[in-house]
Amino acid sequence: MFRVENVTLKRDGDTIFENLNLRIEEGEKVVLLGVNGSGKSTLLKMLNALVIPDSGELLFENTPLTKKALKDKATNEYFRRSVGLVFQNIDAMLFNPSVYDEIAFGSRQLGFDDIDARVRNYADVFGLTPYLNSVPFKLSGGQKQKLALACVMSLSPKVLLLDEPTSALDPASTAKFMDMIAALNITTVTATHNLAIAPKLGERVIILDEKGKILYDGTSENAYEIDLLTRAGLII
Ligand SMILES: Nc1ncnc2c1ncn2[C@@H]1O[C@H](COP(=O)(O)OP(=O)(O)OP(=O)(O)O)[C@@H](O)[C@H]1O
Repeated sequence: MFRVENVTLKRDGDTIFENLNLRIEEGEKVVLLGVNGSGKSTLLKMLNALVIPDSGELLFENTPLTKKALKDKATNEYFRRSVGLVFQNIDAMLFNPSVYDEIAFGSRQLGFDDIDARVRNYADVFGLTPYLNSVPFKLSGGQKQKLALACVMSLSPKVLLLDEPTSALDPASTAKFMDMIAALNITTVTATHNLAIAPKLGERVIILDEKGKILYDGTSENAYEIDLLTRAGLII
């Protein structure tokens, strides 16, 4: 589904990734771990084609995600419809006058014909029905996170890229969200620091070291060993 081939990415003169190689197959549930600054958010943004590599190749379903390819309307629309990213900084995602409009925004952009049903369904799933007429920026941190998830999930993407999706959720909402992810029959890549929930978010674990190199890529079974997590700087 995704192929990252020999990708090098620099930002402001700093090398974030050097010769990064990675494949993500359809249906995989991937957990992305790494200390602050290891490159998790940047990798998710790259998979969402918001950040384009300086060199190497990034492909989605065999289509190279280059600026040129994404200028093609059909390619861009197909990609945007297929891949959804929930940002770590939720406020950057919310700009509509009401919760209803916020959830409806993407569906309107993509020209879906069942917009109202999508909005009401996902508002219900995330407990946002009472707030449909509220202004998004007045919601609590956790409610904003639920709204961001509702916005992206209402587009029925093939791939969900999630950056710390439960950081503001209360324990019950976190548990409900994890069950939802587990039940979804789509590809997910979830970046988290939360080692308590990580094992439930995916069978495949990728751990980045502090320099953005892949320290571990394998099954969940062997990912949470103390020695490995210590080397990754995730525990002391
Ligand atoms: N817009 C940007 N311009 C320049 N450098 C950036 C930018 N965004 C991130 N970086 C740098 O890229 C590196 C990786 O950052 P990134 O946010 O991807 O890490 P992260 O693993 O998601 O961290 P955290 O766990 O704190 O969210 C850091 O060194 C950061 O300073």
